[in-house]
Amino acid sequence: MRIDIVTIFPEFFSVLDVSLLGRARESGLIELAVHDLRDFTRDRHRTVDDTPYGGGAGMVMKPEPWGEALDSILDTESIVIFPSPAGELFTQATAQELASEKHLVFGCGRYEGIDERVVEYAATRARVRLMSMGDYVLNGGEVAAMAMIEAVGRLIPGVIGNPQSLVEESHSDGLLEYPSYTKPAQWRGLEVPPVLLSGHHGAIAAWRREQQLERTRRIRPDLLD
Ligand SMILES: CC(C)N1CCN(Cc2ccc(Cn3ccc4ccc(-c5n[nH]c(N)c5C#N)cc43)cc2)CC1
Repeated sequence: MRIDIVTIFPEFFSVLDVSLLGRARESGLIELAVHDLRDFTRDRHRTVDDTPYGGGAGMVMKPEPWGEALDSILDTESIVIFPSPAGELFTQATAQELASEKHLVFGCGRYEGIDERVVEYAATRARVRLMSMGDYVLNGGEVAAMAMIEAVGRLIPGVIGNPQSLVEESHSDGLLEYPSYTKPAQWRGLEVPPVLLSGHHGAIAAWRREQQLERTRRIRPDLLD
């Protein structure tokens, strides 16, 4: 998979050089490039924003640099993802979908957002999706893009050492995950549930499933609708 990111804060993504995704890049499983939107400006101040037509607070990102940047990146197999408060909710199912794509392009806006014509233009060149992390307000798209890249990247075969850990994780079966424990068996007066020490795999599996259901009912009943 190839991932391209367009942002005015390219240094934000330097963390992607380390950890799992860093190793996935070294092994060639993921090819990633970060592009500074200001490199696609034509004025000496490298301007990327201007006041909104129709008035209103804040600034809007100008379309010209975005058009130049996208023209240098897009191909027929690209899907462009614009993080946006107005986007569809990004979920584990979305991550699963995107993990099978060949080329993801993340357009990270700032200020009050990107001129809408950029989304319209991108849609003439590639598939486009606006994605939201949830009903709260961020200052830009970079945090959202980072979260999506991690959620998608870890699903690519070979990126996670033990693929079995992808099978049982939260939301993969629509439920929250069961609680986990490790040594020591007693810690500060707190015990590990005895069933987990029983070696009875059937009872352990049943207990874990019940824990998932109980947690989901209690914390995220919406997942059971
Ligand atoms: C009336 C008029 C002046 N108001 C103009 C601001 N509107 C909302 C507004 C508020 C802040 C931002 C800052 N921002 C810039 C790019 C950008 C990308 C993603 C997100 C983002 N926020 N929350 C998420 N889950 C996100 C995701 N994914 C936020 C972004 C962009 C847009 C509300 C209306």
